[in-house]
Amino acid sequence: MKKRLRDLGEDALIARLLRGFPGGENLRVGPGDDCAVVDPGRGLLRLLKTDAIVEGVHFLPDTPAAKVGWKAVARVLSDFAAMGGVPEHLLVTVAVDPAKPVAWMDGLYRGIRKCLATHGGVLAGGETSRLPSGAMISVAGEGRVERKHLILRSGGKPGDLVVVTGRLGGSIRGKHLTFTPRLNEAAWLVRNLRPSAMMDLSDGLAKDLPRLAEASGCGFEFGEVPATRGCTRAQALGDGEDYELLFTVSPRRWIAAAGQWPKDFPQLSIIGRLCPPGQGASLAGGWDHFSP
Ligand SMILES: Nc1ncnc2c1ncn2[C@@H]1O[C@H](COP(=O)(O)OP(=O)(O)O)[C@@H](O)[C@H]1O
Ligand SMILES: Cc1ncc(C[n+]2csc(CCOP(=O)(O)OP(=O)(O)O)c2C)c(N)n1
Ligand SMILES: [Mg+2]
Repeated sequence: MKKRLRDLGEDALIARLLRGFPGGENLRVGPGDDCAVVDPGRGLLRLLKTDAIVEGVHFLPDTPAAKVGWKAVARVLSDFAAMGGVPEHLLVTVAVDPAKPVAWMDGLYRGIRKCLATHGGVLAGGETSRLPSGAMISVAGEGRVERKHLILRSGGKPGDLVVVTGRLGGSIRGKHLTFTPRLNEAAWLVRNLRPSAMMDLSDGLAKDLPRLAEASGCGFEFGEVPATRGCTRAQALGDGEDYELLFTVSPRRWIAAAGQWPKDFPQLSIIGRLCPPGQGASLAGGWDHFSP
């Protein structure tokens, strides 16, 4: 029988697609992290990111269009935050069914404007196409990060604490459309706590914690997870679209700075520890676009 995409799974598919592409001279971080990092040689590092949302997959036909626009942009801003950076310029591509009301597009762009006005970033252009049905919004962006503030998924060390912002699970009840990208929290973290590794949580802790640990060449142990009110532990681990920050930090830095975490930020929770590779726990579940 012909092998289908769903027989492969998302991570294996992407790994297969990426074989045989040489890195560019200035490409410091290629596929595999929340953003690509380009080093222009001096000054600030450049961050590149693209992320898409699709009707029926990330939102529904009756989801208010302004919320769709907010989500499309906020997902990309969340990835800039995960690198310790800030957004600069964004390009928005919309492919949409010509039967959609004009008011739907107006609403979409109201949401896009609101998210950029609230969190920063400038609309620099885009592209528009028809789609046989539904809608797809792709947002690509560039941002910047100071060299000393760049945080990759790969910097964790055995013994580092694993920490998460906010509460996890149940985002389908609404948070997946209205979440705050953790740009302020990330800016504080890179200046004060100096995480060793960081990413944003989009596919669920069950998927994303093993990714961070593997990128860092570590195993992981974990215990209690801060669940959203009314959510089970399984939901907190597997629902996805939390858009919280997952990071690792040395116990020494944690002791020195965690006490100054601003009171108006979402809670910080230690959920585990990195350990040597091949040791510790394993996790299964979370979101996979091509789930086997
Ligand atoms: N079709 C693709 N071609 C090239 N790179 C891809 C493709 N899809 C995903 N990637 C890369 O694989 C990594 C994982 O993608 P994804 O899970 O979408 O990341 P994120 O959760 O940060 O949005 C990213 O670094 C991304 O750049
Ligand atoms: C209609 C609908 N069904 C399901 C979900 C849940 N959902 C959709 S995509 C996704 C995971 C995150 O999306 P992805 O495109 O993998 O984000 P990325 O990892 O690229 O940031 C989840 C939990 C949703 N938000 N809306
Ligand atoms: Mg993505």
